[in-house]
Amino acid sequence: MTSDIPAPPAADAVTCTGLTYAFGRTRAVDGLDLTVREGEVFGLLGPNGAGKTTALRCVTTLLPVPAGTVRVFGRDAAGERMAVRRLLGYVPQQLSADSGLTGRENVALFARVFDVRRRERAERVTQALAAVGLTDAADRLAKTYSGGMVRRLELAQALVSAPRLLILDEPTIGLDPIARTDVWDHINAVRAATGMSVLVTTHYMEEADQYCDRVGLMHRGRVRALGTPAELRRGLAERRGTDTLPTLEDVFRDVAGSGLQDPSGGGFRDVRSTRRTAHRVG
Ligand SMILES: Nc1ncnc2c1ncn2[C@@H]1O[C@H](COP(=O)(O)OP(=O)(O)OP(=O)(O)O)[C@@H](O)[C@H]1O
Repeated sequence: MTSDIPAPPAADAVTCTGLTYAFGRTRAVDGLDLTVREGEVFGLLGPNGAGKTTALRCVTTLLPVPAGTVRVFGRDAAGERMAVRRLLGYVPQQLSADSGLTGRENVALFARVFDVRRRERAERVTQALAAVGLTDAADRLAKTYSGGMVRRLELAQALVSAPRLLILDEPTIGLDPIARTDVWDHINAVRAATGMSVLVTTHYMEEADQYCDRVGLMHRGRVRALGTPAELRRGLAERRGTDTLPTLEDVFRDVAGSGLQDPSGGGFRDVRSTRRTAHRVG
């Protein structure tokens, strides 16, 4: 017998509605509306201080949701924190690998923390290391790794729990172009194999253009423009009445206007982030 009752719509990977988060009098996130569709790579772009990291932390449940709602595959980040945590892997900006442990030991630690079943752990750790191209270096101390290898190790740590959603905060900042491409190639290989959704922040506009299905341009706590990179670039060309396709960086400047020169807002590649990363991988 067939049923006429339609299947319930599949939940989006992330839905933020009116998300607001303040540090004292600073509204880091100010009424953020955002949807990450299942299976897509969504890039949250913006200058330093736009509120990207704070928004990501609310989605990961590391920060509470004081106002608005955040859902991950339909689960409420405020009311179902553990259920949300089980669905995602998170690579923060700060160093999350221990330089005194081997690559394998680092990933095994995350497997324990994320409750990967004991009998599956060894194999899952091996698979996660293979997925990021670290099989040969797995038993070396992480302090012997290059910056790109450390980033891939952190990726393996986040992947070991087989997340449906991978959240990356500036995954390639401070890396050379080859190491950056390498990180993205590994992310995309895992996506192709698993259908995992990805929410990423980056300052690199050309990287967002190349790797993100859709981007949200965030400025002062809110998404100010949203679409595929091509849509946003074509939209600006039409507004300017020109045939020359502008870059995503041009679109951002158009959206954010003079705010980008605001000393409290910083620039696209503010040295602060680069320094933070240099310290992280040093
Ligand atoms: N722990 C904190 N205490 C006080 N203010 C904070 C804290 N964390 C962030 N802020 C402020 O909140 C605002 C948003 O910061 P956030 O780190 O979310 O921005 P971002 O877009 O991720 O910037 P970046 O690109 O530099 O990482 C900034 O004004 C920042 O100074």
